[in-house]
Amino acid sequence: MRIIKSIADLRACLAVYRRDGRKIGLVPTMGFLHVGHMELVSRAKARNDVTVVSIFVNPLQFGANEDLARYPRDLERDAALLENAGVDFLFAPEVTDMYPRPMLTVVDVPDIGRQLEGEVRPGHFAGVATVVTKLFNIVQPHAAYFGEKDYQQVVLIKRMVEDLAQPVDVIAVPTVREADGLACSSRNVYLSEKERAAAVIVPRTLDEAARLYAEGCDDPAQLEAALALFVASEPLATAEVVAVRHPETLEPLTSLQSGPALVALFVRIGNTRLLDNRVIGLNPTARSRAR
Ligand SMILES: Nc1ncnc2c1ncn2[C@@H]1O[C@H](COP(=O)(O)OP(=O)(O)OP(=O)(O)O)[C@@H](O)[C@H]1O
Ligand SMILES: CC(C)(CO)[C@@H](O)C(=O)[O-]
Ligand code: BAL
Repeated sequence: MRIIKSIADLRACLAVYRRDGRKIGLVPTMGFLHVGHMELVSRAKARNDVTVVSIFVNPLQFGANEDLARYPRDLERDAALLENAGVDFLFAPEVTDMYPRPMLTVVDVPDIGRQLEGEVRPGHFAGVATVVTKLFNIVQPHAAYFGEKDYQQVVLIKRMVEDLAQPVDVIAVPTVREADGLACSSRNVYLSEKERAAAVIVPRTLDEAARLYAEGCDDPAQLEAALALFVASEPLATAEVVAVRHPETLEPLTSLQSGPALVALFVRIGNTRLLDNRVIGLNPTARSRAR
């Protein structure tokens, strides 16, 4: 595996493969890798001739009072994991390599990026769309792999790629979880032992959503209220977003009878924000039998 910091070097390396008609897969990350990231890597490896993983903690997507400075980093360990997994290129630029001058150009998908997590993190998704576009321009991958844990991010990137005719297949990969159901996440490392135990409220709330739906709950507002109460049953948890939305447009729903619905959660445990989601209503027949 080659570790590359400069945009020009990476372009020069990849040009050879592109000329030979090889398929290039990209896995964009912020590093401090866990099994969720490695699942994206193995999907990329299975479907492409060359795999590029990027590790870049992108300042553009962090608000002024967020955790940019203390975001966990361990490039040496990450590089060893990726080398072991058979990755071809690790692109790990410095901020000055990615942004040698202040960025005057912004890519934004406001109708998708200003709701849900975007309400709690203003500007976050413009930072994501901008850096992902820049990574796509640098790597020019045939396919790029993103986790469904960040469901809104996947919806936004798919729409950006469609709107701007970016020639990349966006592949969504199901969420990888710990044994108790908590979604693997780099930020889990912030949790104290007590907070880690409390964090199980997040996947349990998604189970509760599925249960209430199966029992016949048809009203999205009622479901949101019940789930917010469920989160509040854990004293260390504060629900910042509990939303039931259309799984493709993220628009609010008036009924759960019209098709599948996304349940999106953004929950704070102490000072740590955890994100999770589930699409419910994929099997409405089972539900009508239960009613
Ligand atoms: N548990 C997971 N299962 C599948 N994909 C994941 C998982 N966690 C993260 N990813 C995906 O890995 C990619 C890189 O994510 P990132 O480096 O931000 O990791 P993260 O664990 O989501 O970090 P954070 O804790 O900061 O949210 C994203 O596409 C993200 O959706
Ligand atoms: C896609 C991404 C690498 C862009 O910085 C980031 O938002 C992430 O890790 O999900
Ligand atoms: N996984 C999303 C990146 C972020 O929280 O900034």
